[in-house]
Amino acid sequence: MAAVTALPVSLSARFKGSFAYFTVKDRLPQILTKTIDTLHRHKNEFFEEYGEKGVEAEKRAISFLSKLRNELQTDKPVTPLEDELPDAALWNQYLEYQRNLSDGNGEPSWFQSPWLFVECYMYRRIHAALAQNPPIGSFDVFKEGKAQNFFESQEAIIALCTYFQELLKNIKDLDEKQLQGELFKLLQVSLWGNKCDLSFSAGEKSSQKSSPLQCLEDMVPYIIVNDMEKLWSLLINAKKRNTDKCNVRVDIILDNAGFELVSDLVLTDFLLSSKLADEIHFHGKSIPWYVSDTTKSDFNWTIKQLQSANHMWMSRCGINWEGNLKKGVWVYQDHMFWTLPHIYSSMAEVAPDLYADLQRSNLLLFKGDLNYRKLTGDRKWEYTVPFHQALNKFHPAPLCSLRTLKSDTQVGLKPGQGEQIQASEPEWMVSGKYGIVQFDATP
Ligand SMILES: O=P(O)(O)OC[C@H]1O[C@](O)(CO)[C@@H](O)[C@@H]1O
Ligand SMILES: [Mn+2]
Repeated sequence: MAAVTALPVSLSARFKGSFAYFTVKDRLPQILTKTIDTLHRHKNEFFEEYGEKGVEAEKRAISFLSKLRNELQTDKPVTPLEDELPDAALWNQYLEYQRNLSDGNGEPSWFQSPWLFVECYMYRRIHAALAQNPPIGSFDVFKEGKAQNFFESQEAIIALCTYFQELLKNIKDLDEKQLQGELFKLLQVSLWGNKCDLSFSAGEKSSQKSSPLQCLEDMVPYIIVNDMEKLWSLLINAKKRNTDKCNVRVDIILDNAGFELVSDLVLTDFLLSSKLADEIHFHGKSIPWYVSDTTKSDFNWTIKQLQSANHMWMSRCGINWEGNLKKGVWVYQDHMFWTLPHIYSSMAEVAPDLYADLQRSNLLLFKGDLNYRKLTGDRKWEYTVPFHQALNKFHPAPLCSLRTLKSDTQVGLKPGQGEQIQASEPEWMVSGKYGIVQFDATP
């Protein structure tokens, strides 16, 4: 009989001094404070739009959020959700599961429970604070920050759109080697685009300032797992096998809006334009999430912004992308599973419809740190554990994580590799300076 190896422990704020500890202690309360400030700042707007009712709703939302911040800072038990939103029952079941896991070690709480669970729970409660308070129920408290990130990255976006439109002019004449070179470049832009998230900096500015294509070469040594060649083989082989009947479908599980989203859109447009793929499915969040994550409204807003930009190549990108959506070769999807606290190894059970849908894809690209944490279960893995093992049977289709390291979990390194970086750079796992393109195709 094969030996059953126990899974390593979950990252948690109960490990004093860990990144999870600092996040729960400092960054999450900061995010809540900012959220409250944002609501305060919009008070007049709510009044103008909805009169006294708007102001009352704003007050109720603020008091709900202040209570939440207090619960967090005093390590109170995590309480069941009291709203009637469609995912509430699943959340409360998951809380029950955490209760059973804590084995009489007390109720699940902010500083004792798994970090991933309490962090997701905070964003879900932020959502409830608004959703339960019409008429401001659909106000996205993170919208401004996402838009600001987009505007501050304007120059980088122009540089990227211009590069890409020039590339499109002669894409048909590129040989395989050149096509591979361009794919690698755009994969790296999308990888480093993941530096630009806002939950990491507790909502502080984090945009792409310099040209995203210029320093790629210098950054190669910071890609500590680099499976780009494997991605290329998968795509080029699929293209060669491709017949009219069988489309190549690539799915991208999006992360942050702003520059990162634009870099993902360029990458996926390249896959279509080079005929490496015939159909792209985008997966976004159905509620505002982790400050900067992309919702449907962010996705559409971004394409509209590009379209109406006062720059020829930017607007060309926007126009083409709207066309892709209309033609149905780009499909935007969301599913509540992406904003549940569950790790991906439980997707088949919790969201069998989503799992079955992903099984129809030829390649899944998972963007960003949070997706990596959910792929690998957010555990204290040994660095050398194979990626496949950490995925713990999550395998709907060949998949690849494009992520800059912003939390202290990493698998699939060579023996000694992690220790060596650690010796010279103690912050390597959480600084966003290192990245991975980590692939797994084993069923
Ligand atoms: O946008 P990303 O890359 O998923 O990063 C989210 C960030 O939020 C965190 O969850 C921290 O709270 C980290 O994992 C990461 O730094
Ligand atoms: Mn994010």
